[in-house]
Amino acid sequence: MSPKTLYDKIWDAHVAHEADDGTCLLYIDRHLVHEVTSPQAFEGLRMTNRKVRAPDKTIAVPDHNVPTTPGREDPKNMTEDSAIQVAALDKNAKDFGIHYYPVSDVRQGIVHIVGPEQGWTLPGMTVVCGDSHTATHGAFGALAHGIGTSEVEHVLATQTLIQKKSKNMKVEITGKLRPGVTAKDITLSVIGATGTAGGTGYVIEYCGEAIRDLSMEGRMTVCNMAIEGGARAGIIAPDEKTYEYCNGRPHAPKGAQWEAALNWWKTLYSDDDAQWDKVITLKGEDIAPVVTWGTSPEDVLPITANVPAAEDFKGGKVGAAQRSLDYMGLTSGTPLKDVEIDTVFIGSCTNGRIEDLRAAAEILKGKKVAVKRAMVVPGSGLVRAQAEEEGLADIFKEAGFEWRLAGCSMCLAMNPDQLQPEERCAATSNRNFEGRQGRGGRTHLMSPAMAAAAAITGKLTDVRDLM
Ligand SMILES: CC(C)[C@H](C(=O)O)[C@@H](O)C(=O)O
Ligand code: SF4
Repeated sequence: MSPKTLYDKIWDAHVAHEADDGTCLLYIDRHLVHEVTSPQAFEGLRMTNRKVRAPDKTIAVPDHNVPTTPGREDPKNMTEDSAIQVAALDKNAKDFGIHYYPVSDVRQGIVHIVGPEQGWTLPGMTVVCGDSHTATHGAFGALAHGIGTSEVEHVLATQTLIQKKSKNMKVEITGKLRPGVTAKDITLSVIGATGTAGGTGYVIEYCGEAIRDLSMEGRMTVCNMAIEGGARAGIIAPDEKTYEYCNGRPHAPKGAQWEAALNWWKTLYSDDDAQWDKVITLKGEDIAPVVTWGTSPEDVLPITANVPAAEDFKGGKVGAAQRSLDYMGLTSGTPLKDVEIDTVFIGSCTNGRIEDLRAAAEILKGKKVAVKRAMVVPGSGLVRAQAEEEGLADIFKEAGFEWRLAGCSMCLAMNPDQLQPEERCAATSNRNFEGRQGRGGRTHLMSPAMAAAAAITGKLTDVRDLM
């Protein structure tokens, strides 16, 4: 047998049909659904009198539009568009008999946090969702990626997806990370090195000692941003940490089925002599705590650097860099550590898990925020409950953070949590595009520990100075 990558193995195990031009029909194990990209897809089924093919493999949760303050069940607390989308999801979930976590359910949260938490996401699966950050689930050794609304309808109706195979890319992070450096710094540094198009046409497998050393939460943070590097998906081979995370989750297999699953999962790794179309290697020790300065996730610099000048860039990038600097209201040559921050947002499917809240709380303990507003938005109701039990919520509240209910929140401006024009935010989310967090808002991406450090000093801050 010819050697295969992990991606090849999962792909081959799911191909139901291959056409002469290489287009495949792929079987889908899990279909995650949220309120923004599904209403038309369900409407399509209704109009043609079709059912959901595999309701037991279809899981829905509202996350993007929901407010994160008490009373959010009341549609009056949402914009009309949001209220319509959430109501549509409520109705579609009921009418089509799929699994559903409404806002009133403690298990509700960001779809990419709920899937793994409930044991829906498992190694070796194909996982899709009408959402680009579906890449997150690749942390389990699943082939997971976003799809468009017409594909959502196709998967609902057939439990299959039409796909062409991507190429194989390996991103290896060797050695150990230095203190203060986290999974977020890895994933941002990779994008800084490869650019937002570096992964275009590829599925990226992340490997190497620094990746193996990460917790499942950290691995999800890494895979979450594969899409920001242009890749179709990110994936990490499952290991003992993966099995341990999955074991006992509500929808993970049990007993003999667990044993059978484990036997398959243990075959899920890239063979030694597998062929890679592209390889990138970074040394763990070379990765610093980083922040973004511009309006693309590739605009990454170590916190010890200065704001760049447009002339530092080449060719077509000069104009883009100038536009970014103007939008961000930054002057070239300013030390990043001197950039003052108005707001801190800790949350999102990149960094809204329990470990992220622990890392931020560790820095905040006994301190007070020096920014105008600071909010923590746990990624799910269960993360929130656990953080309360561990005393993290008290640390956040005593420091001056708002302690919110679960949702996408200020990651994107589709709900009431938004930046004002020119409001500058230290954010743990994954996109810093113009207007992403609100029209005219300015976003600096970083790790939860770095965001907590910025909250305390009121500036972009090197977390190592507070450790
Ligand atoms: C709204 C949704 C389609 C979108 C995505 O696909 O990623 C959102 O989750 C985002 O992060 O921009
Ligand atoms: S938290 Fe942000 S990135 Fe994640 S799904 Fe929601 S809007 Fe998209």
